[in-house]
Amino acid sequence: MCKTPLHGLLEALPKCEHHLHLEGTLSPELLFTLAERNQVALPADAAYASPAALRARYAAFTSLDDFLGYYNAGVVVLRTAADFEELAYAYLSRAARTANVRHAEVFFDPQAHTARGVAVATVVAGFHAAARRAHADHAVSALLVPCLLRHLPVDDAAACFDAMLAAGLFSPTGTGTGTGTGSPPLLAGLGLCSTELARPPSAWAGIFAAAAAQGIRRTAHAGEEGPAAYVAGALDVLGAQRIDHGTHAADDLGLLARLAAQRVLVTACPVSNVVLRVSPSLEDTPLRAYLAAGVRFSVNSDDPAYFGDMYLQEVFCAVQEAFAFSVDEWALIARNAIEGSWCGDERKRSIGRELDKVLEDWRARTEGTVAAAA
Ligand code: HPA
Ligand SMILES: [Zn+2]
Repeated sequence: MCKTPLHGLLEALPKCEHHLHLEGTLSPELLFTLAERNQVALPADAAYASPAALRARYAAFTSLDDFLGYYNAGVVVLRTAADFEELAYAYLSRAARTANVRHAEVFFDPQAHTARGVAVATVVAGFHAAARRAHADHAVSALLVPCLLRHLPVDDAAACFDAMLAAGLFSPTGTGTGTGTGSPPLLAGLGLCSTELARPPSAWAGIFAAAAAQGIRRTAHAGEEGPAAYVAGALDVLGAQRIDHGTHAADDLGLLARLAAQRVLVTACPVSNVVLRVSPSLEDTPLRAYLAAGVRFSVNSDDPAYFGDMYLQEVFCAVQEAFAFSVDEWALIARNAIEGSWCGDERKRSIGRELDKVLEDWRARTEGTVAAAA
């Protein structure tokens, strides 16, 4: 629990999370459990001596690539649909219970699994089972988005995209509310992630153009370690409708004006940026610059099991301790997150009504407190 006066409001806000990697919710404890269950050998490295040793190593990441080395080493313990279901249900139920997450759009790395003989359909089946249960138990909706991997050859990404398309795994735009009730187990869009420096977006332009031609929504990690020019490239050559991270976009005021004018949602991950040394401190992440420029953004946790178990509620509290946003600023952030979601309009309206109610109750309660004190 944070010490800010708005803590109660921050807990109650209905939230939409758009930047959360399913594989980034694998705790050291579950990693060891699944390694044993699935007979997977862990690296012969002192960091893997125990879950506690691994946790200690995670507390000392020096860069995105340093983190990705551990993240990619952890992925290999995930083998069965039941593994993905366990991971996804644990995340969705925790997000709903502890942060009032009402809608989650979850990334996964298909190439990291197919390279080991685990089919995309296995991940999709596990996720869909988890989404159905989480919706029944916690009324949270969930969508799944595959991210192509920049550290692998572009041909590998193209083959992966073609295979997902041929298998009919992508939802036509605008369908699938993510409620898990009767909605088909389909993918809600296409993303791009992994190492960024020296990998400008242009190499993936052909794949993203093919996705656009199929009416598939597009998003891309850009401007995390890479420069503002990579964010512009993601818009120009990938036709990205969202920008994941976007941190270095703030180095270019013209680009911020463009993001605002085009109403592009930036899925900010401020705690991740500090842990991976993209930003020296939370105060240095560009959330105030986005607000000043009118850039719409959501606040997200990215890979919480690798970043000190900072799930969405903890991230909101840390952001508030750093920025002391007003009620009106949080209302705007929460509303932009709802409007920028890829669930259907009906679902957005429903979460929007919950937001109205939470704000109304909060204002009535705090005005009452002020009146009583006067
Ligand atoms: O923050 C990230 N950036 C790039 N790739 C990733 N894959 C998981 N998390 C990340
Ligand atoms: Zn990410």
